[in-house]
Amino acid sequence: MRVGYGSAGGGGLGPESLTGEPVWLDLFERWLAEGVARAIPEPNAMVVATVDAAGVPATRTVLCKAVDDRGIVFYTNHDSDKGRHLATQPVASATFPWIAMERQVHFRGPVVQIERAETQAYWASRPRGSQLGALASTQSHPIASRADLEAQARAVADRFGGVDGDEPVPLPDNWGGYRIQPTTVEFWQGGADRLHDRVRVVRDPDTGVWDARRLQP
Ligand SMILES: Cc1cc2nc3c(=O)[nH]c(=O)nc-3n(C[C@H](O)[C@H](O)[C@H](O)COP(=O)(O)O)c2cc1C
Ligand SMILES: Cc1ncc(COP(=O)(O)O)c(C=O)c1O
Repeated sequence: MRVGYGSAGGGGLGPESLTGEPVWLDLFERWLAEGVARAIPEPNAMVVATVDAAGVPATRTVLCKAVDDRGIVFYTNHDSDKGRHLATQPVASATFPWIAMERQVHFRGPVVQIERAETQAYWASRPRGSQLGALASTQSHPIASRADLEAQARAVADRFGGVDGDEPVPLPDNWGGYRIQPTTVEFWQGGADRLHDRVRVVRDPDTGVWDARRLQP
């Protein structure tokens, strides 16, 4: 398995590619929009790393559901492994592995829970099946069998008038959004002979000013 890069029509990535405020936002939104336009699978999927109380990292894929100058948002169960990690170590790294575009973007920074009203608005936009699924699953906790999980799902659906009912499914207390507030964002574009373009932007914690540097590949 050996694939060369630099032929995807990207190119031209350098510190000067980053414009606007905060400097990472415009380019990130442009690359994400390109992923959507090219119909790559799940362009908003990102691999999020958290660390447990002992400092051991864990990764998993989640969907990025909002991006703005404050950072990137995903939704999950607060009692999941990642939720428990974030309760004690509120930091994360997230990678968008846009391999079909020969690109990736990394974010690193502190993590906060988003406003409850924002979670509520997102919850209301989710399909009923996803709402019921969230209620039915005590995420990251063991269960004896698939049959038990399906029984839990049926019991939850019955509580709210059935899968196809119209009784509203309430937002569970243990489900909500997290925002990664980036202090470092790195853009990577594949190049020929492994001479890729990398630009890392770092936010000065005192001044809030972003500094963009080219890194060796
Ligand atoms: C493409 C994809 C998207 C996913 N999106 C989410 C998501 O947005 N939120 C979520 O809680 N889990 C999502 N998952 C499931 C997670 O990867 C993970 O299995 C789950 O959140 C439990 O992780 P944890 O035990 O590390 O907390 C997704 C999985 C895949 C493969
Ligand atoms: C367990 C879980 N929660 C939340 C999500 C986010 O998806 P949705 O678009 O339903 O909010 C996913 C997506 O795969 C998921 O698997």
